[in-house]
Amino acid sequence: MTKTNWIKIRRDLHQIPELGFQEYKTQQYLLDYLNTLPQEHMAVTTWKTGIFVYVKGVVGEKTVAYRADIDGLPITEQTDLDFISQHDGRMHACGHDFHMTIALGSLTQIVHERIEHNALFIFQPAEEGPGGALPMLESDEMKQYEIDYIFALHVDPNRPVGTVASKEGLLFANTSELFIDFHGKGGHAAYPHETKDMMMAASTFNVQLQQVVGRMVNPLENAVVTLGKMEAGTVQNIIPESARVEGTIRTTKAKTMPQIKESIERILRGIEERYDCRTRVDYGANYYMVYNNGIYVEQFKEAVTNSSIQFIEAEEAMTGEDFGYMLKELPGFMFWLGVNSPHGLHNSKLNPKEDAIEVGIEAVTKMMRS
Ligand SMILES: CC(=O)N[C@@H](CCC[C@H](N)C(=O)O)C(=O)O
Repeated sequence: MTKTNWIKIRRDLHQIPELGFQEYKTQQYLLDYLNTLPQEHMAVTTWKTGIFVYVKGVVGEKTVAYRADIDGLPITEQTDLDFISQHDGRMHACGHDFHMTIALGSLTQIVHERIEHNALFIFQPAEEGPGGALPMLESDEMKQYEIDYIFALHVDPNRPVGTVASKEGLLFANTSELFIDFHGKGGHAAYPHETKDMMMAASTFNVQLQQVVGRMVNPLENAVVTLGKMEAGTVQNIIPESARVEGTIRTTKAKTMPQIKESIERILRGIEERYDCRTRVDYGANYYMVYNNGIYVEQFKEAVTNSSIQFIEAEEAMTGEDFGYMLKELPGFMFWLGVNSPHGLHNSKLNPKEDAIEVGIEAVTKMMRS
């Protein structure tokens, strides 16, 4: 297959981003492509909107798994690409269109070439939320495979094309989503003293929240708390009776997470007292950290040595990935693939360099063969 075909596939997938567990068109597109491959040594199983593709190896003593996530984000794309997202308010702004294309590319090569090991390609839904890795891992469909090691990649807009980066140990943080509702007495804008103003309650919470990391977490333990959405009110002259904030918590140590949650709840108790209101907190999806096994990082480094791919030692990042759950159960690792975009992950203008697709296919296939 030529380079142009992979770019076409990536562009097709880029146009149909879907949210977690709603990846119906994406799954069908992947299944249609898989149907074009020789089926002789291949077994395809679906799980919800995900897919397992098993390719029998020539020797078949080991099974090596590669996981690609398939969901998009609730973002309105703001690029001027002629293959811009066709789904309103949805975008592949985290590179999962690349992840899927690279998986198809490596899978195609392996189906034709036949390698020593059995290969399992996992197309996983809902990485951005609510989390597909854990239920997939616990599924009967996944349990039928005896996986020796597993790996995955993530595009990195900050690194040049031709590079891959990883490290032993912690690569990505523990994460927890954060959703808080505030309810109190609303009323006329001209009579604030007769209301409790949930806009003020939510704003005060946001300001106090920023002290959690600065003053309640051990400075030697890294953490981030970010609110990415705040909603309150209807018109300019009504004091709202409800408000909602949505955010995320990130920690490099698992034990810091419950400490932060406790601090948040303490702040909320203070807000309830101060604004005579009720609050309700929901931690949504929680992801376990991505912790790489050094043996496989080393094996990957060796696999790409003497090729045009440059291996770079990575630093820890506060991004999250539910692939962490797979690495908690199975040995393996994750790596960054340089895609060189001036706009970063989760940005409406993200535009990764498509040359990186070939690099990704080569890197994944080399690791599959090693
Ligand atoms: C690589 C990446 O960007 N991953 C996401 C994972 C989302 C986790 C969850 N929905 C949360 O927001 O806590 C990230 O935002 O790091």
